[in-house]
Amino acid sequence: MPAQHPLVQQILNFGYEETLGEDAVVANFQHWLDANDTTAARTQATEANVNSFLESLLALEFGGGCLRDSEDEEPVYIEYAERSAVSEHEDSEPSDGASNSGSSGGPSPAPSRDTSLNAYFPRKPKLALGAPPPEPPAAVQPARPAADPFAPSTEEERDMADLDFANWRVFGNAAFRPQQREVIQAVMQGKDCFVLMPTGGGKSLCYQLPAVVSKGVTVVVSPLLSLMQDQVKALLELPCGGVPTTYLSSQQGEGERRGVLAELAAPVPTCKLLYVTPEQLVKNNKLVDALQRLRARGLLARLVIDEAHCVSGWGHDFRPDYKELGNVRERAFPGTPVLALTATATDKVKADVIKLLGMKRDCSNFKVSFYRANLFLKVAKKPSGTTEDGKPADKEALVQYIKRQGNHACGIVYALSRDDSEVVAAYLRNEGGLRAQHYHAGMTPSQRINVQNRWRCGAVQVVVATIAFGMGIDKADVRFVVHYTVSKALEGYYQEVGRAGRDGARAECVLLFAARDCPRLLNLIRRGSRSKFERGRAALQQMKEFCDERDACRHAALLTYFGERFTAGRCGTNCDNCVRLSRDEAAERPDADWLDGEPGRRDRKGGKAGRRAPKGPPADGAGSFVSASTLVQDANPARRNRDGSTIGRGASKHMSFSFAKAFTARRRL
Ligand SMILES: Nc1ncnc2c1ncn2[C@@H]1O[C@H](COP(=O)(O)OP(=O)(O)OP(=O)(O)O)[C@@H](O)[C@H]1O
Repeated sequence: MPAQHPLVQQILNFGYEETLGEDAVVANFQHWLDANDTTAARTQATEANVNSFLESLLALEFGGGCLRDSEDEEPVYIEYAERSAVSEHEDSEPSDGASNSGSSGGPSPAPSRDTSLNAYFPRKPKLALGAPPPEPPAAVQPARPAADPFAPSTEEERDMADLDFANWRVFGNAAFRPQQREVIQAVMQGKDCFVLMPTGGGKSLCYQLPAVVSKGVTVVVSPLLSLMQDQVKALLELPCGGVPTTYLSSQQGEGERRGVLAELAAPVPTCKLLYVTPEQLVKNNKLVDALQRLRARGLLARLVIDEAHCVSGWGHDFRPDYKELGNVRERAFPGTPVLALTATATDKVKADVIKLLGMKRDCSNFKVSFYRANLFLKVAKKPSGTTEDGKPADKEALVQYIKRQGNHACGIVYALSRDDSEVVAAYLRNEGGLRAQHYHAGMTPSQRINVQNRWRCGAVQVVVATIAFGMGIDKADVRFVVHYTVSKALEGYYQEVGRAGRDGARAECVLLFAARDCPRLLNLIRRGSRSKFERGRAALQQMKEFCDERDACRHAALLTYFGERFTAGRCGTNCDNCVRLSRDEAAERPDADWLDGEPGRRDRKGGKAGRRAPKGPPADGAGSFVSASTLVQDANPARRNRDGSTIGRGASKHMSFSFAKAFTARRRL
C-alpha cells in the first residue's frame, strides 16, 4: 500500500497532506518510482530519496515559478537624508600631542586610555526637549578627589569607575548588562576578543564605549549600510552631545568619501568610530592606506567585526568579502587588536572565524546566555478556512490578537513573501482598523525609511514584513512578534523573536504553524544548489520539530540548539509548553480543585499559592492565544527541584526532552 510507504509518510508529514492531498502524493510517488526505474519495495526513505521525491513534488506544485521573495535575503540598503556623516564637533579635538609621535610600523601597541574623557565632550550635553537632566545613579558617580577616603585607590578601581561613568554619562545606561563590563575590560587591555551575545544583548556598547575612552579611531566592519547609518545616527544624536562618528560606503558621493579620508588624515582625527562595509576594507586601497598611516601614528585603536559569523562558510550568512578581512588585517594592520561579535555561531563557526581573522589562539572568549527570560514563546496552530461570517480565519485571529495587545503595543508580523506582507497588512488596516504597514525589499529605499520611521515613533503600530526587516531594527519596546508563517530555520526564528522586548520588559512571540506552509518554504530553499537545498530542508525539518514539540520547554530547546545547557530545565511560565505542563501537573493533583493558585506557583510543600490560573481556551487551539500578561511569571529557581522540575507530585512526569535530545544527536552527526 503506497500510502503506507515510509517515503510517502514523510512527505505527507511535511505538509503535502494539506497542500496536494494524499491521493496526489501517492499518484506522484508512482510517477517518481517509474522515473527512477524502481519499485516501492526496493525504495527506502533515505535522505537522498526524500530530497529527490520532494523536488519532483515541488516541480509539480510550483513548476518553474517562484515566490517573489528571494531578494528579501539580500541586504537592504537605506539612505538617510542627505547629510554629511562627518562629525560637526570641530571644537572637540583632543590636544593629545603625544599621539602624534611616529611609530615604527610594527605591531600596534595596546590602545591607551584617553585620560580626558571630557576632551571629546566639551560641549554642554544636548537634552531631549522637556526632559529633566538625568541624575547620575549612585553607583556611577565620577571618581572623587584624591583626598576623599572613598576615592578609587588603584588604577584598576579608577578604570572601573571611568567605565561606569562613561556608560552613564555618554550612553545614558545606569548599569552594564551581563558580560558587557568584562568584554569592555578585555578590549581595553588590547586583547583579541570573540563575543557571542544574543540579539539585543548589547553588543554595540562592547566596542562603542571602549572607542569613546580609547585614544584613536575604532574601525567597525558592519554588513549593511542601513545598519551602519542607524548606528552612526544614534551615536551622533546621543543626548550627551553625540559621539563623533562617521562611515564610508560605496553609496556615498565622491566628495563625502574624500571628506572621510581627509578626517582620517588629520593629525588627530576627531572621529572616534569609523563604520565601513567589508567591501570597502577589502577593495578600497585609499582607505587601507589611510588606516595604515593612522596605525603608524598609533591612532588605530582596534578593528571590530560585527556580525562576525559572516566570515565563515559554515555560518548561515557567509559573505566572501568578510572572509578576506583576515588577509587584509595581516597584510595591512598586523597586531591591531580585533573584536569579533555575533549573535549566532556554533562552535565550528566560532573556530573558523577565529582562524580566518587571524585572531590570537588564546583570544578572550565571551558567551552570554541566549536565554531571553522576558520573552514568552508560543507556537499556535494557524487557523484555516473562514470564520462564521466568511472572513479568513487566520487573518481574523491575527486582528483579534493585535487588538488584545492594546492600541499602543507595537509589534512585528513576519510573513513569508512580499505578496503576503502586503495582503496581511492591508487586511489588518482595512478589516481590523489597525495602524499596519507592510515592509519588504521590493519597496524603494524612501518607502522603507518612511515605514521604519513611522513605526519607530508609534504612528504605525504593526509592521508586516518579510525577513528584510531584520538586522539593525533596534526598537526597544516591541511588545509582540508574530510569525504568520513558520521561519525557514531556528537561527532565523531566534533572531526574529529577538527583536521583541529589547528593553527587557515582557514581550510575546507567537508562531502560527501550519504544515501547509512548508511546501512553499521548500520551494524557496530549492532555488540554491543541491547541497544548499539539503541543508535547508534539514533546517526546516528542525524548525518543524520545534513547532510540533509539546513536551519540552521551548527556551530549553532553542538553547540546546545553540549549544547551551539550560540548567533550569524549564522556563517556568515563559513558554506555552511549560505553562501547559504546569497546568496539567496542577490538574493531576488531588487537591487541585480547592487550592487557589496559578500555574507553576507552589509553596514549599508542593501546594499551590496565589490566585487560580485563568481558565480559557486551550493554549494551542486554533486562534486561541494565551496572553502572557494574564499569566503570572514564576521562574524562581527556589521553587524548583535541583533538576529543574517543579516541586510537587507528578512534576517530573512531563520532563520529556525528546526534542532537546534529538537536537543534540543531530548536532553530533
Ligand atoms: N547596559 C545597558 N543598559 C541599558 N540598555 C542597554 C545597555 N546595553 C545596551 N543597551 C540597549 O539595548 C539595546 C540593544 O543593544 P544592541 O543594539 O547593542 O544589541 P545587539 O546585541 O547589537 O543586538 P543585535 O544583534 O540585534 O544587533 C539598545 O537599545 C541599547 O541601547
